[in-house]
Amino acid sequence: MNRIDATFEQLKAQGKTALVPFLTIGDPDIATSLDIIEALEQAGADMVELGVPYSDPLADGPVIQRASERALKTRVTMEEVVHLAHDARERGIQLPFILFTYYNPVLQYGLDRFFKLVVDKGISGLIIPDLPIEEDEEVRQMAEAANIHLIPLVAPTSNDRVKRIAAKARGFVYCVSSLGVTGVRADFHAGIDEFLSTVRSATDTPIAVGFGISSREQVERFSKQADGVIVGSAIVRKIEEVLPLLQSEGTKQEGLQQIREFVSSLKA
Ligand SMILES: O=P(O)(O)OC[C@@H](O)[C@@H](O)c1c[nH]c2ccccc12
Repeated sequence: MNRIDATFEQLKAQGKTALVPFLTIGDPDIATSLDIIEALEQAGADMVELGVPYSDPLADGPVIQRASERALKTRVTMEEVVHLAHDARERGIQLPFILFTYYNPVLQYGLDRFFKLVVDKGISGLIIPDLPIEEDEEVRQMAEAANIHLIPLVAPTSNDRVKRIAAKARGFVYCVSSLGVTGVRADFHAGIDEFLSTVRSATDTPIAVGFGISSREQVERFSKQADGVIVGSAIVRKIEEVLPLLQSEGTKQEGLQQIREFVSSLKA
């Protein structure tokens, strides 16, 4: 069984909602990213999106754009991100890993070569935000052959497409809470509740909400309608805040502790 499915089943039996952080891998370096992933698990994360840094993150707000720039300075490659997942599994981290990459780096790497790279590395899910459903059949088949769920995104504007996207979804349906780019928000798309009900009625696959979520109140709000909540920018911003602590041996643990405290404050 795929770890994502097992995790949602477990949480559902406990009446809990999955907390799914996103982080940009290699920010500030690969070794620290591994420590942060461990801290996320200790703080109660249920799965994690491993962001492959990209030079043209069109759907990202300033926080994640800055994180990508910092990571690209250390020239993080797709291979290093995938090997990090494998190393994290070796270190005993149990979280389901969701590889998060824009489509271009996958195409540059080559589809066949990419799926040969990611298979059997402990990766359970794949999110490619700019791969439209109209073009995703080949990627979906190659992912399923590698026992990796291709997780689709649906936005509040996707209305008639929601049913088609949700019907083929594996792992979970990523429901985008607002239009625009990633980043902490005070409020969400006006019709978000109806939108989530529409997605819910279109599939038995779990649904998770992301974009703009940064507080326990917002997590609780979405826990009523979704099986998971995704938090990226708020966590990446916390990583950015504690970078000076993370980057010197003597204060690294203090930096990791501050990340743990922020993430556990989100757990409803
Ligand atoms: O950062 P936010 O507002 O918490 O949203 C999650 C988001 O970071 C993560 O899922 C993500 C990072 N980059 C993306 C690009 C498109 C869609 C989603 C993403």
